[in-house]
Amino acid sequence: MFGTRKTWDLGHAPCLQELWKKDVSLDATSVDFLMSDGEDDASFLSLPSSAFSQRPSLSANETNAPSQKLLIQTLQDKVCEFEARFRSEEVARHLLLQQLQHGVHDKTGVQVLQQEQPSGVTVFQPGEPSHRLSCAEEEQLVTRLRTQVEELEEKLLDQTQEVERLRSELGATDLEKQLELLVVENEHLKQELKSCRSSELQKLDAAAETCSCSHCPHSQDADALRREVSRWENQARQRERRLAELERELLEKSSRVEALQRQLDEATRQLDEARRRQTEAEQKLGLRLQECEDELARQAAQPPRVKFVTQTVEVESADAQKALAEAQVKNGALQEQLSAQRQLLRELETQLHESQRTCAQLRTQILVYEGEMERAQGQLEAEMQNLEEEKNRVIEEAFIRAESEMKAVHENLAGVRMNLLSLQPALRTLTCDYNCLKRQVQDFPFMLDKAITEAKQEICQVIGEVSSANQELLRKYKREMNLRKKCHNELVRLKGNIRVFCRVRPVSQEEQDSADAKTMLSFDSDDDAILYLANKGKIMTFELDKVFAPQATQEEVFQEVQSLITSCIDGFNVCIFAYGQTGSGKTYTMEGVAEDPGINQRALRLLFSEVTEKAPDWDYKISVSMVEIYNETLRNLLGENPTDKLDIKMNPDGSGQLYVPGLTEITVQSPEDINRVFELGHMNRATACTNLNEHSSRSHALLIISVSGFNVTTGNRTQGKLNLVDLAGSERIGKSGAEGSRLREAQCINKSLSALGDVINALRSKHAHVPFRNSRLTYLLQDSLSGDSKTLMMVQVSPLPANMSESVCSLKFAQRVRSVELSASSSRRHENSSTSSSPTHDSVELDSPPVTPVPLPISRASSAGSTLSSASRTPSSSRRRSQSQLSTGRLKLTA
Ligand SMILES: Nc1ncnc2c1ncn2[C@@H]1O[C@H](COP(=O)(O)OP(=O)(O)OP(=O)(O)O)[C@@H](O)[C@H]1O
Repeated sequence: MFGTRKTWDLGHAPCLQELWKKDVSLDATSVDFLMSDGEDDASFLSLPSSAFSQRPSLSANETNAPSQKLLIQTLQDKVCEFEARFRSEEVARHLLLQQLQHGVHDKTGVQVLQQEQPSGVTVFQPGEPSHRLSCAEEEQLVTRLRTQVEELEEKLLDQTQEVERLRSELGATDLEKQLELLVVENEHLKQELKSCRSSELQKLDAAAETCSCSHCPHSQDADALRREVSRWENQARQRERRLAELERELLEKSSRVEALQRQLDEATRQLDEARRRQTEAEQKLGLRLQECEDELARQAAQPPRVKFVTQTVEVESADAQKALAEAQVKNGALQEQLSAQRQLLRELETQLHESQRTCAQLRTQILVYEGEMERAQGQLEAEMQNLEEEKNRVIEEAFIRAESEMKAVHENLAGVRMNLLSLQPALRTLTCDYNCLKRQVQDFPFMLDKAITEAKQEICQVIGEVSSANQELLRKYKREMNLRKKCHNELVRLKGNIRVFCRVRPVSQEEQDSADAKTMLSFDSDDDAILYLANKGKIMTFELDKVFAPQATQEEVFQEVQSLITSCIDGFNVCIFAYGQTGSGKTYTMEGVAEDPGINQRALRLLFSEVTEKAPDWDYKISVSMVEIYNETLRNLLGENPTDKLDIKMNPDGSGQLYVPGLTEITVQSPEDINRVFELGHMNRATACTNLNEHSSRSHALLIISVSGFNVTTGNRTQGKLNLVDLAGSERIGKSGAEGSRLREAQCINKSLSALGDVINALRSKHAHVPFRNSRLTYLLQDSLSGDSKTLMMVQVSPLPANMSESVCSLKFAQRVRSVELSASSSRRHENSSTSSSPTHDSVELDSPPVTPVPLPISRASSAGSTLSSASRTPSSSRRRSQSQLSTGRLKLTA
């Protein structure tokens, strides 16, 4: 870790080395006091080996500071201990000297002279007063030693100050100076960047204010530039953060370098101190050794003197001998002391060797430390160099980027300025337009109110004009309608109120297969009212109002009769008869089949359609009754009991109208109601007879439709009636040969058809009396046959040669009926209808919608598939058989 650190500038390194040299070359006198006590030198030098051996190298571990502190603490403790011992030894020595002085003065009077050694250490010289140490000398010696100690302390203080001074000098290294310069430079760059950014923002804001119009086409460019500037700002902030991180890292590294520097200084100082103390200890030990050797030499030279004194004393007196003995004892003590001194000397020598060895180790260690310091210094230098290069590179890159970004921003700003300059005229124009529009908007409510008022007036005026025009149009329309109706009435009067159509049924498949399938009828291709009939070698020509060929469809037939049907809405009474022999197709034409309905269903649907169209002005009610006339008996097919007989009576209100008490009238309002009514009628008709087909051929089926209307605008009312009659077969009863009930049926049929012919003949001849009461049929249809009523006789003809005589009879009847003219006016007609005539089949209304075929639930047409030639299976054949048996003669229809 330490090896990776950059070293700092080692300009101060020579100073340190010089300092060390100074410390090492301390004055030798400064350590004299340390050498004054040889016993403690060893202990002083016996520093704990752990203080050195456990001291790690700087490069190996940065935690050497505690070891150095421990070393310093140990050294300080040793110094204190040494001083304490020094003082105690000094006191002990002083006491010993005092004892010696007292002993010499009291017993022998021999003064032990104190000799001052060159080194300042006093030694005893027995027998020589000059060698004895005086108190003054001792005090002088102590004073001198103290002075030396003080001088040493002063020197130590000076050295400490010198070290502090050098350290302060080292504090301002080139690295730190460069760091400071970098920091200053960074601050300068930051301020420049900040000022540039603020100026750009001010310019952009000014540009934005200048181009504040939201509709300005260059506002988008300005926004884009703002976004670009914000992006550059973000990048600049990121680079600032990066620069701050680098600075922080640099500061951390600098602080670590400072810490290392302090550690190095501390280690250097401790090393110097240790070295200095080592040197002092060595010097002291050397001096001590020298003194000990000198003293030993002196003491070795003393015995002869003692012997001489002893001999002298022995001679002189016994006391002297005693003194001599004492001296000898003292001499022994001195000998012991000498041996002890010698022992001490040896120990000192041993300590000296040990100290020298320790000194050598310390020197070696110092050299190692120096090497480590140099290496660490080199590493620090390299690291600092790298850091500096990296910093310069980063700064340079940041500067280049900032320059390029600033350049781009300037270019964008120039573009924005150009845009702003070009936008100025547009902005002025927009401002003018805006002001103009603003004025218009302010004036708009007033203009709007005025326009609304004018529009209302115009609308009222137009509505009035349209209303008056509508009134005029309505008046003209009514006038035209009245004129049209008058024309139609005139036309109907000219053509007659009775129309006669003829429909020839087709030959069935079975009839075609038979031998007499040859048709005897032919048609005029140029005139649809002409029918040719080949009978007994002669061609008979019949002229009717309309002839339907076998291929005519139900729809085509209905198209011809629908105008007659709709006239009942206007208040006319209409009768449509299906006349013809059995099997000629009467039921097919009137009721039809389920998949192709006849006139009955189509008429009701047409009436629904018509009244629906007139619904806004007219309120219509359509009611239906179904009646059967069998053997001159009237039966209600929609009643609860169809076998009940009905009667025809005069209305008690005095109006002269006929009515049928108990006749069921069902109001229908939809095609679904029509289906239900027909279903009910057919069901009742079927339950009243054992053979429906046969029964239907012998009875008249009447569908009576009453249409009453009310004009909600004018209050006018209309009442019309549509009678759709499927007559019984018109065969000649004489030919049928019927008996019993069949004969009675034939007679009734003959009677009713004959009565119908008589009524029509009387109407045509304008007789005063019209025999309506001769049959139930004519009596029931009295209202619908008299007056301005309209009658259509659909004569059904079979094309087969076997039915040719019946066909001739039917066609002759039709041709006579066609010439009947009904009377003109009717007192029953309402006000509007009194001046108009109903449309006929010639005045077909083109806008009348076709009637949608609705299948019949139960229909006589279900027997349509039966063949007329199969006498044993069909009622027609049975009728023909009965006809052949009857000899009452042919049914006379005298028109
Ligand atoms: N125009 C037509 N097209 C196809 N088939 C027809 C046509 N007219 C009549 N028929 C068929 O002829 C047969 C006899 O017709 P229909 O029963 O209607 O005669 P009709 O005169 O009513 O007889 P009846 O007097 O016995 O009731 C039926 O099977 C019917 O389907």
